[in-house]
Amino acid sequence: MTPGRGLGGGPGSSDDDAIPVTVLSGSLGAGKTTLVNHLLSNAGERDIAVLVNDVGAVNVDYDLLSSDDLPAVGVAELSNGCICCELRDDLERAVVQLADGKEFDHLVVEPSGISEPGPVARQFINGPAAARYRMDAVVTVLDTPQFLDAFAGEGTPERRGAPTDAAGDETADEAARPLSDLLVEQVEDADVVLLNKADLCDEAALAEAEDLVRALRPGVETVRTEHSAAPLERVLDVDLYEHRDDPDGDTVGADAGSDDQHTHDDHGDHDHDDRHGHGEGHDGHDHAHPDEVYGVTSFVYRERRPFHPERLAAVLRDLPASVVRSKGTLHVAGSDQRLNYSQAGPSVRVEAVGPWVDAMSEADQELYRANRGDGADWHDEWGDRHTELVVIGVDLDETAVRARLDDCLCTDAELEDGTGVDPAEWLPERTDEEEAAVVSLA
Ligand SMILES: Nc1nc2c(ncn2[C@@H]2O[C@H](COP(=O)(O)OP(=O)(O)OP(=O)(O)O)[C@@H](O)[C@H]2O)c(=O)[nH]1
Repeated sequence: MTPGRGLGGGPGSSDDDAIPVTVLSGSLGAGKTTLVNHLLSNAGERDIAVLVNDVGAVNVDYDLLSSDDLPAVGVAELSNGCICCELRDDLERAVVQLADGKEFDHLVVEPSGISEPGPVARQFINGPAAARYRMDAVVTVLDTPQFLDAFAGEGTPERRGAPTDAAGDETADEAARPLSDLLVEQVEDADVVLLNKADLCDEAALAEAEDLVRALRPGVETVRTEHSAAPLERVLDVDLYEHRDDPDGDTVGADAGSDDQHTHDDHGDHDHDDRHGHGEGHDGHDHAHPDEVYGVTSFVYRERRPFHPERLAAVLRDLPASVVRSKGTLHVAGSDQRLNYSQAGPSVRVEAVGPWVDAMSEADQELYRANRGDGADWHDEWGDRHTELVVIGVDLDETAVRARLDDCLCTDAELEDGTGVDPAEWLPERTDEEEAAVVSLA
């Protein structure tokens, strides 16, 4: 059993000054960053610090969260790895540094969508971070329609596991596991589950999703949300992590509670290898990382040349199913707007978030630079205009996806003569400075 705060004698902090930690969880594109934005925008008296960990080499979530409009007291980023595995030491360092550097009263950790939340949470129970922090809750954000697609009609959702051969043994391709296994895991490890994207579900679907969630995690708190807009008191300072009932009915620390269910070892670490059939436990650091286990890969697409609006819209509406998630910044011909792009499964959103600096008047550019410093990445021809996309998928054909995006770039002739297309036909225009404009492409 892993002792947590208040369980007597454990390494977890018992200091009332310990900073509560909310570990978020949820599939790629479920709405975690939307939740962090919501928490920051409605923080009131709370001073919230955020730690973000993204899948790709570029931390899009960090960029979104570092916006000057959001009152995060501190934002730290860890990219291109998994904070439950290879970036574990980095996480410890980052959270201790955060605690040293700033005054804040709550830490929200947003691991990547392919992280298992249990091992991340346990780093605040064991290890150096435990002296400064205490786990408040694991909050899992569900893309409810996706969750229903994966499990509706099943009694209790189950892990499907690695492919097996005729004899029922795991095949050589044991590393490949369906992402639905991770969904099960993320619900099982949750203290609070947000049934997000409720706007895309009817009442019966939401009720079914609640039943499925409770089958996986009896007694878990559930909250139906649209755009992750949960009441803050249901998510922060809930102190649910340590008062989870274990399957035998004893009220004990969450780690102890889930030991029985999840084959945790004596150190409270989540032995996700055993579950995945990969041998070594988590503490050994030599387990398979979630990206390997679930066959998830990613790449970053960078370009200065603008996209042709119509060709790009056609490609984004028809991405191959292997692209699970893509997001980032788009530079589209004919628009002076910096466009945030976000695709999760079948849904594609483009949001205008304000003009490129390059599109501003000289005077505004100077003012902008005086306030925010010189843009480090200024291009002679394109200024700050650029495309930077993270593309995440399973069995992803990077070359093919890159080629499709390349085909959308404007030709020299189109740059010279214009595209002949009114971008307003599909691009959002931001008219009100306060409000971002959004279009859904699919
Ligand atoms: N229709 C609908 N869209 C939503 C809702 N919540 C979030 N979205 C959209 O879903 C997309 C993904 O949301 P994010 O908050 O970036 O998801 P995430 O979980 O942080 O994604 P990763 O960090 O990549 O795993 C964005 O385009 C959101 O605007 C919702 O309740 N309804």
